[in-house]
Amino acid sequence: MHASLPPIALGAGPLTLEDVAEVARGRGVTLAADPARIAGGAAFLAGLLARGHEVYGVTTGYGDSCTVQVAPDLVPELPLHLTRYHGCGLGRILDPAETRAVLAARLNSLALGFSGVRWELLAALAALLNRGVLPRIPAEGSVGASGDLTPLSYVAATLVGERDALYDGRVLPAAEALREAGLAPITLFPKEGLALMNGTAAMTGLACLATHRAGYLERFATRLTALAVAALRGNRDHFHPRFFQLKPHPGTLRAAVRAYEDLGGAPGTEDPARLQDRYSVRCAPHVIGVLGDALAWIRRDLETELNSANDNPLIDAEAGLLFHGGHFYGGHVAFAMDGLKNAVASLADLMDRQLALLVDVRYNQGLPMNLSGAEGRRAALNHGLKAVQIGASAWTAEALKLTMPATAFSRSTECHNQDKVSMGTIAARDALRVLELAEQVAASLALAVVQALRIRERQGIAAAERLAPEARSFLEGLGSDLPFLDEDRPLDGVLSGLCDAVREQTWSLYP
Ligand SMILES: N[C@@H](Cc1ccc(O)cc1)C(=O)O
Repeated sequence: MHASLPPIALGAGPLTLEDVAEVARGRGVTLAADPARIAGGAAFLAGLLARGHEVYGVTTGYGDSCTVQVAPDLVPELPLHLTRYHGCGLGRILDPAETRAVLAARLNSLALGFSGVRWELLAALAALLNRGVLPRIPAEGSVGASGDLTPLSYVAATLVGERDALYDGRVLPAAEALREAGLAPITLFPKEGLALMNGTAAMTGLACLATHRAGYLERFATRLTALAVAALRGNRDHFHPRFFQLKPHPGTLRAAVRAYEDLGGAPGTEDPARLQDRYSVRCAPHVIGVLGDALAWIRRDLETELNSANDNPLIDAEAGLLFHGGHFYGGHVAFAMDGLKNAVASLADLMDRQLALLVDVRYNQGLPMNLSGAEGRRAALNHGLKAVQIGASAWTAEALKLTMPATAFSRSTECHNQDKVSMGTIAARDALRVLELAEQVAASLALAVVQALRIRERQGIAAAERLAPEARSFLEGLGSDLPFLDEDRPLDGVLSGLCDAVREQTWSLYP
């Protein structure tokens, strides 16, 4: 479906997180950079070389080996050495969406025209996306500060027809995948291996996807909070907009207003069981709001990174300048992802606590044990959501365990040339894993609130009537595929279906 939508233009103006998410989902790209400007950059670099200028990584060895001169007749061979000796990545292979996000991030940066690469290289990268030839990129092996050298070497390898690529659902030697897709391998020009690899595209691509997912989870958790309040006979007034104007963090205020409006159903149905609810209910906007507000600065920093020249060396052909420096340093992405994973894990914890209230007869205000719908003699046999709640505790613990900041683990490497590094790629991978776990907790809570509200209906308590029409129709949509849980049954399929629905952002929430 996404492949049939108009392509996203790269190189014309700033790309957004949403653009990257769209490309990740299969949307094509078109190169909207100025061809003359790109050609001018490549020509400027070629001119420097022709005049015998020393350019790092072009006439010298790489990294700490920048003091080693490469003889002019060997210079053309240098890029392939770079791509090949970095072919040492390990770990899981990035999935197709992640790979597409990485490609989009690298292409967008190179299309700015400060890396001195040819149009042909940009076109070859765009063709990988548009024809669906996806490098098989191992997730591990980047310190995130010399660019994502090792992961991105797999992008370069596919372009030159080496290593493996995914094409048409099959893993093929890259040369074969290119051929089947009607593409030819390219020969890298002197700076082009470095330009492809010496940047933050792996962490940035992954971070864009994580942030896009987190934005949806923020809204999903808000809606589930409103449903949990209805099910637990909680207080709508905890979320009163006037009250939140007194402490107006924008993300908190937004979450509170949303939950308040969701609970604006039929008048007279409000029936709070306690004067004040427990913190996982009463302070839900305060927890969700931390993520909501973090998303604003995370977006700012990620989009700046995404639309930056994060390579070394860089050129400004129009001004006739060559710069050597450290723009491959992914510190902003690292800090953003360390922050995101903390805020998302805290959200998982919030949802886990709400679930704990719902299943426990000491706190659920008259709902049955473990929300089992079995009645009479059969109630003794059935255990409802007991195991689901245990699972949610495990997923929450695992998410919380992953919040250790990757940023704090900088270590000197590569003969102390890279003696301070960001670890941003690790942080971005952590963030994605924390999101996966948090989505599992959200799926469990979703199942629980649907079950609880159905039981309330059977009890003759007008809990769902407390919901405003939009929240009510969300509840109906959510429940349409969920069984009523009276007799015990395996729920893994139901939960993974819910996780997929969350990841696909199935419901439109607070447009
Ligand atoms: N990122 C390094 C380049 C580098 C490339 C390859 C390496 O193996 C190591 C370092 C720089 O620009 O200084």
